[in-house]
Amino acid sequence: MALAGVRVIELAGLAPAPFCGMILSDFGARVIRVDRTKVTMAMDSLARGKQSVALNLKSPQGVAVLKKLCIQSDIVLEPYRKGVMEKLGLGPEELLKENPRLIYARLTGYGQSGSYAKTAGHDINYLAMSGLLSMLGRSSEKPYAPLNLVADFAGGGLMCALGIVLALLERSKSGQGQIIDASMVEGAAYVGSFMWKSRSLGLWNRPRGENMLDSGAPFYDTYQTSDGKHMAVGAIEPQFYDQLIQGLGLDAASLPPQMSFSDWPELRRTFARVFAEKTQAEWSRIFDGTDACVTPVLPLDEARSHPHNRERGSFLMDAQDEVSPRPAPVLSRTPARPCLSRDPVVGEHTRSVLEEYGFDPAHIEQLLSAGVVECNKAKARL
Ligand SMILES: C[C@H](CCC[C@H](C)C(=O)SCCNC(=O)CCNC(=O)[C@H](O)C(C)(C)COP(=O)(O)OP(=O)(O)OC[C@H]1O[C@@H](n2cnc3c(N)ncnc32)[C@H](O)[C@@H]1OP(=O)(O)O)[C@H]1CC[C@H]2[C@@H]3[C@H](O)C[C@@H]4C[C@H](O)CC[C@]4(C)[C@H]3C[C@H](O)[C@]12C
Repeated sequence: MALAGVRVIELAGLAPAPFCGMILSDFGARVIRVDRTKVTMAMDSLARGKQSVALNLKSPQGVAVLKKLCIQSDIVLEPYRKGVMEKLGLGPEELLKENPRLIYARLTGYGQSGSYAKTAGHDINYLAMSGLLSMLGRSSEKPYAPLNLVADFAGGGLMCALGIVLALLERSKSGQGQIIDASMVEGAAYVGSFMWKSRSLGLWNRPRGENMLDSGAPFYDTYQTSDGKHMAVGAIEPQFYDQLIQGLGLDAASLPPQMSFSDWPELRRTFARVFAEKTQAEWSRIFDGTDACVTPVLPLDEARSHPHNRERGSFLMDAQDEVSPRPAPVLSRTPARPCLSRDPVVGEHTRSVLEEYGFDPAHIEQLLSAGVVECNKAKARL
């Protein structure tokens, strides 16, 4: 796999850093998640392929253990508020001094500088600060955050993984590590580059929800079907729009022109009325195999079982019978081989990892009895 041999220390976080760690793990990196001690339940649902070490960083010995793990690794991924790692004596300066090849990835909301750097926040705040949230939502409604996809995952975890891979590539030439300042505000804004750079084309001149790609256009929207489900319509180009009209059984000559903004409300009413006449399955049969750019809006389970996704094996099932997307993209020679066994229990690999990183058995026993580290076993499933 592409990242085979790369060792990652991931400090346990909420959502973006776990996703970043899972991407690295899916593509072959060895990811050790450092959890707190005395945790009753793991919060990380993105733990595929990771190992867990439970370590109390509120003790100087715990800090020393983490330092030893970090300086023998390729990557440290930390998701804390600015200054937390420095306060522990584990800032990038200290660690890079001991391991100049280390890639030190800092995944935060607001980045390592600026007046918001130490402020708490979540996806919706970062999305708001990126400018993008102001563009998301239906006409005459308030801005609407699309789950926590854009800042946490696209602009956060994924962008940080890109930074790490770029730093690894650069290190293969220079032999040097570096610090990655991954701000979710900036990552989200960067994901939104098209919105910024296409403003001159007039694509976003109208109020929110009234533009071509923000559900303003009747040919780029969803419609309810007679069974209460929905179809997604993305028929932008004229040749595809013609196929949409044909599939809907409408007479093009009696409709207003596709790009007549003032006629969009009327056209939307017409499409809505027609879509409401048939079930989702009926519309799918009509549009399947055409270029009308009309697809069913699938719930997660149906997405998994849709013939196209089944044919490609787009989803996988793990040993816990949990279904999730397979890693993307698919590399022809060195594809990801995601781990299918169960997720780690917090502290499950403490002993084996410490042994591997050069701690002798007596030292491990001492750390255990002092409560600095914790070893836990998976409970048998009844
Ligand atoms: C799924 C839910 C998560 C939703 C994601 C949400 C929408 C997001 O947007 S995530 C993005 C959040 N932002 C960032 O990550 C930006 C960078 N980070 C930060 O800004 C901050 O870390 C922070 C704001 C996110 C949190 O601030 P906080 O003050 O808490 O922490 P920090 O200042 O960073 O400092 C960390 C301190 O911790 C110390 N530390 C660290 N490691 C250790 C260690 N090993 N040992 C000892 N101490 C340690 C460190 O030293 C710092 O200490 P100091 O402060 O003294 O310096 C989920 C959200 C809630 C979840 C549910 C909930 O938890 C209850 C259940 C729990 C159960 O286990 C599982 C089920 C739950 C229902 C759970 C379910 C989900 O996971 C949630 C709903």
